[in-house]
Amino acid sequence: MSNNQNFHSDETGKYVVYDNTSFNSTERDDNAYDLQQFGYGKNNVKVLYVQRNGPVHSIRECEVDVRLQLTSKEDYLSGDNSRIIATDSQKNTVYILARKYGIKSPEQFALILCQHFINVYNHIEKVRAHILDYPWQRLQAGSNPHNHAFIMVPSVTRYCTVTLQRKGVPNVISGLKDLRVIKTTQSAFRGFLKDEYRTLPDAEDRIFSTVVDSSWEYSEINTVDYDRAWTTVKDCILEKFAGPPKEGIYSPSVQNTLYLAERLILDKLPEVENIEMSMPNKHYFEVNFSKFPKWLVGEGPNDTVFLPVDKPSGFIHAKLGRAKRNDELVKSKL
Ligand SMILES: O=c1[nH]c(=O)c2[nH]c(=O)[nH]c2[nH]1
Repeated sequence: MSNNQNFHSDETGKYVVYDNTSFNSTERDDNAYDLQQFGYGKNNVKVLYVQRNGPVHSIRECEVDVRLQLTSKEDYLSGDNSRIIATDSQKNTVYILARKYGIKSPEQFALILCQHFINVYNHIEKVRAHILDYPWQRLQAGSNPHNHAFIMVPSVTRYCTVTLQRKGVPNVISGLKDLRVIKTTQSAFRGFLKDEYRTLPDAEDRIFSTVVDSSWEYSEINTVDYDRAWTTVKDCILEKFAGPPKEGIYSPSVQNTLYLAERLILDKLPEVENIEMSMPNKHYFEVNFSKFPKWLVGEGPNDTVFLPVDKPSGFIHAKLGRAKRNDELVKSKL
């Protein structure tokens, strides 16, 4: 049966699924099983959008993952394909919507995609669009921004995930990952639990290096400047990690630095409801030169040569939300 027989387009442009009663499912005993999670889509749909304002061009290159969950499970249970929106069609949808609406930000484009699928197909229950943003930056020619040339600056990766359930409101999560940083002082770790398992000495002054992954959820999505919010989050993390350029900022532990960064972000961005962050502790240990003769290794200080030990690494994670105010608590108890 061809697609044309299964679907027709009504005057609003909506596609409606024909009833497919001829499909035989009597041989199955589906009651013995419970399909608990299902969904399908296209991953890594790469798209470059070029916006041309006369001679000044802007670009956005993205990788889009689309995931659909239909209202029925028949495609899985009986092999009835009549409702399947082919992953190839989903890929085409990404290109068509990029052409029609442009890609202003990953979040806005993900919202457009999700709304499109829910509006056009009555038999979709839930859509998720995950978008990775390529870190292109406008090339600077001396102090002049170039009209149409860009350079990739992959110091951090931006992503977002938008989920929309039929009859629901979109859930927008933005994120950054692969933000690798290191500092060579203003970090200590001392006073931690002492027992028979402990061998690590107190560190008064150590190297602190991590690869930050953070994602945050918006409580309000219509008036958000997503680009500004993303840059604010990145700047807050770097501010609490590095501090001012001359003196830096003291970190008593990764846990505390992570928490302070999350707090600053909630203070600066009222539209963010909660923020999650992980900071793996990438260890650098001093090389022990004590077994070598002095004439061989010299008299220099010991804290100049370190051994990077990427595995195992500590893993520090926390999610910070907003506490309910007293009056809200009273209201919720009534
Ligand atoms: O900042 C740290 N937090 C820890 O929990 C921990 N554990 C450890 O061995 N080193 C560190 N450093």
